[in-house]
Amino acid sequence: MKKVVSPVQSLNGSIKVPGDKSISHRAVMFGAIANGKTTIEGFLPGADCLSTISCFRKLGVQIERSGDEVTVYGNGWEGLKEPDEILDVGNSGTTTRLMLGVLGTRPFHSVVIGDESIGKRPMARVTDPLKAMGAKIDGRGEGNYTPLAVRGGETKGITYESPVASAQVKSAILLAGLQSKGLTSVTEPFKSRDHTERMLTAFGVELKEDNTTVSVRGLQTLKAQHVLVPGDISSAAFFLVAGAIVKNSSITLTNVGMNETRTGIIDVLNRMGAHLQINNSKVVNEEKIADLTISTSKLSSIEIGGEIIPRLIDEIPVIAVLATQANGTTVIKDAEELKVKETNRIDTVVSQLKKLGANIEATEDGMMIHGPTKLTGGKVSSFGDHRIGMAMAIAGSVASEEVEISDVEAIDVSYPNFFDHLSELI
Ligand SMILES: O=C(O)C1=C[C@@H](OP(=O)(O)O)[C@@H](O)[C@H](O)C1
Ligand SMILES: C=C(OP(=O)(O)O)C(=O)O
Repeated sequence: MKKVVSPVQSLNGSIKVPGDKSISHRAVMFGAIANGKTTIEGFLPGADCLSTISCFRKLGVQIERSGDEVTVYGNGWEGLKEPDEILDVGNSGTTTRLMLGVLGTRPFHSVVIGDESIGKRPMARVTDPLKAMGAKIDGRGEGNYTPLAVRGGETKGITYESPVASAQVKSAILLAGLQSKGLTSVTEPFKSRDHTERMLTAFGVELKEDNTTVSVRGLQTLKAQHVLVPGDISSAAFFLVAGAIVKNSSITLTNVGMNETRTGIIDVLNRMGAHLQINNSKVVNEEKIADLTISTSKLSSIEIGGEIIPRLIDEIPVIAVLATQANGTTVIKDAEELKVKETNRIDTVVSQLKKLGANIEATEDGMMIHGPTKLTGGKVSSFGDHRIGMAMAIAGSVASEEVEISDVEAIDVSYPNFFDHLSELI
């Protein structure tokens, strides 16, 4: 499907961004392995989280959904049954990796597949440590790519030093650790998002955190909970950038998750000189939330690298759009992980923004953007990557002419009503 985005005169109004994708996945999965009835409010009905629901239904868990309200009837770890069907994760890396952590300890056979993009994403980062714990996993490239066949079983704890700062790796190992004998601990180079740690604690699990190491003792059970999902800061990011770069604009985003492991985009906006206000801060369900108001800003370039990268990894496509409107050269480095997302996001961001006249170049571990540039119209593609599609739409709103974006249906993965929200602000 194609969509044409026309240049806009201003963007004004208030939006309640959809539920957090990371938290929605975890609420379903943890509810599925917990004992009792877990209720989820503010669930993200995006394609990725629906894949998680569908996989856990195939694993024998009763899950009911009505819009953004979900009820999961968990029967503990033993409630998971050998699936009759293949578990299809669609486009979702989070579903794949976290579910592998669960399947790795279950004494049955299952097969995990996904779409073409998932088939190219590295899974050895979780299958290797899970195999070291005792799970049997095979797949293309010695268990690196889907389709993956899993036979879980008796696993033992592991002390694992992850080469990447990845919440998916950390979460998969911790989930397997919960069902293994002994202690499991994961250390990562920088702290990645900690929703798993927070939500497991809320579900009654005891875990220990020390800097970038998290440890759990095995054979723990989870107690069903009520989960209130905050708005996704990664979705809010598109409108935060839009509000800062479109002239005569002021946008309020309500109920945005402000977990510090996710707020790299806020730090970037502040450092670049954006007019950003944070109001009504509170804590709900172990997670911080706030309302954000952003208005048209004069921006300066910055360097982005190191520990902040995992705190804004999914926002880099739209940060690149932001940087095209900032004065000077913005350097994004230490972001090799972008190469193994839904697309190689260094390539797709650079090639598509170049089509709109951006002065941008790829580097080994990121990109450099020279601004400010008046973006032009043109034809671009999402390449099936939701975040590329939305970043292009925001670029289109400050371009001098129409931008035609192909493959926009990919946006349903994380933000099904994205274009409705954009229209509401015009
Ligand atoms: O755990 C999660 O919910 C996620 C972790 C990140 O991936 P990595 O763990 O691969 O860094 C992020 O890019 C993804 O969108 C969601
Ligand atoms: C990388 C992403 O998600 P996942 O890894 O779950 O596919 C994303 O949402 O940008």
